[in-house]
Amino acid sequence: METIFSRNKEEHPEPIRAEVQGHLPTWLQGVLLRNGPGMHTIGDTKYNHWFDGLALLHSFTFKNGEVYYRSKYLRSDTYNCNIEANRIVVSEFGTMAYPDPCKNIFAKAFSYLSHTIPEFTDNCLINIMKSGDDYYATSETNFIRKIDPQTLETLEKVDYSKYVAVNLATSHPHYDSAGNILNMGTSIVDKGRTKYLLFKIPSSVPEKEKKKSCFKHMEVVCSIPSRSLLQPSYYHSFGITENYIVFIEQPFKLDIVKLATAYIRGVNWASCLAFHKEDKTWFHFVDRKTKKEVSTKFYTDAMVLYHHINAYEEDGHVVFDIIAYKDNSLYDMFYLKKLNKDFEENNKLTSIPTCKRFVVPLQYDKDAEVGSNLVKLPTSATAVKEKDGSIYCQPEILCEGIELPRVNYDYNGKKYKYVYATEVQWSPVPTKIAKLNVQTKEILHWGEEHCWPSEPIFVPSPGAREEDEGVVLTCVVVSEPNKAPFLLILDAKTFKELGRATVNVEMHLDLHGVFIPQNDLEDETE
Ligand SMILES: CC1=C(/C=C/C(C)=C/C=C/C(C)=C/C=C/C=C(C)/C=C/C=C(C)/C=C/C2=C(C)CCCC2(C)C)C(C)(C)CCC1
Ligand SMILES: [Fe+2]
Repeated sequence: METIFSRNKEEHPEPIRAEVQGHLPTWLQGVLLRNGPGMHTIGDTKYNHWFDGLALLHSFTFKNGEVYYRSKYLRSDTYNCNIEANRIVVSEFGTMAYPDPCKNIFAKAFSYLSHTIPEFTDNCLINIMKSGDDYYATSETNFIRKIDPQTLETLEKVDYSKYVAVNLATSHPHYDSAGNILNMGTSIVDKGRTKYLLFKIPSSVPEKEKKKSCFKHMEVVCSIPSRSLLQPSYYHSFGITENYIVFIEQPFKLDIVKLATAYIRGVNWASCLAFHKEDKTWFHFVDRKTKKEVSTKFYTDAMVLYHHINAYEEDGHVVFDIIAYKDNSLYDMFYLKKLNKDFEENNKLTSIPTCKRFVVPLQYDKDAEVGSNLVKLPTSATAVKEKDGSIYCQPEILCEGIELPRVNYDYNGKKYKYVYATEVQWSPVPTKIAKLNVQTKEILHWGEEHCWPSEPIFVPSPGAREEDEGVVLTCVVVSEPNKAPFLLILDAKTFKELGRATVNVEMHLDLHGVFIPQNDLEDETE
């Protein structure tokens, strides 16, 4: 049986006026733009994994008290090739396609090591990135696709690897105060080395080079060598503070030899990713000014993480919050064969997402005794000096059962209080959204029966003085047949409903998105 996850969704490219109930703040003007998989069956072929589905963009436009919905499939080369062939012809992470008439996939699988044919999928289904006045749909390959945030039209394809030597890049970049993008990517066996690169995409180009794109000015800020040439870690995001980049090298690793032979062995790329529970998780801190890595070795036990929440510095420590797991059951849970009609009972995580705070003393007393805890902040997180000079860190648990975290981005890299996230227990069903105060551990919730809310996005009100002054937006898919989905608008402070905008369409479950204030859209049309 087709479930909410696997049913193909129709696109609605023309704006549909939503039915608004309640009172939306008059200042809330702009577009909420989100991305996620919308099509999992093409002709007689089916993707194996939910994260493989073709990218479906959707948006809610707030204009003078009214709300308009639209959705449109990203017209990636992957989409076009698949639709034309009426079957899946381009491989995704969880689905290997045979053969690929768009490109000889044999050549692909073998030559990515030498960067000659990096033609991987451009089905950018995970997130939306802002670059200057432009917006891009992103995934984790070297390709991103420019989109029009108002019409959802697909524009040009950008290949990161033309500008910096990366094979993979995260879909969770950071932005500095000038709007420049900071992102990380992995460079696999390039000139005999495998490394993690931090790269910068400037938000604008010098006046005399106006015709050139920002990507031509992309630069590598620094690199962190991978502990292993043929087994780099997988990572989905990273953290930044005012002075440091926080990168976690987890024992959830890609096996390059297995990847290179996956096609001939008839397996998907995901099977080349493995969790090594006997290994350690290494923390890396790179000074943003000197571009040098802090030389002390900091580590914790084996874990799997996808999302960093936030990070900041306090009294010589770096504090960072993440959502971590004890194993890699999250990826496995989203195989479509497991998302069948009984999935709520039969498809369980074996490790619950846990919000953990690590407190790492970058400036500590070098004469401290072996075995002593070097953390000087009031927290139960510890960092213990070992005989060999390395430091073993253990976290403070902030809460359990939240994922898809977001913060007020004005507080990114700074000491902060609030995380907004979806609540999940052991199954792939988001039952509620939550606002967690990381300082007091108090939680506010919003939930309604049969409602599956998406990643909540915080939008500050104009001139906001407090961290939680604004609204929280979440798309709510209703699991009961014949009930329409809606966009929910909550007061961020109280977590009480301000209003909802209902649209009578079948909405897809999505992953991530952005809110674009009206002013930024106007800049664009100028
Ligand atoms: C280029 C290249 C390649 C390829 C790659 C690819 C193709 C990738 C893709 C990737 C991807 C594509 C990824 C994705 C990811 C995602 C994620 C990581 C997500 C997460 C999520 C979550 C966390 C969830 C949540 C939720 C929901 C959504 C609902 C329900 C509830 C919950 C909350 C659970 C290879 C390696 C071969 C080699 C080298 C080069
Ligand atoms: Fe993500």
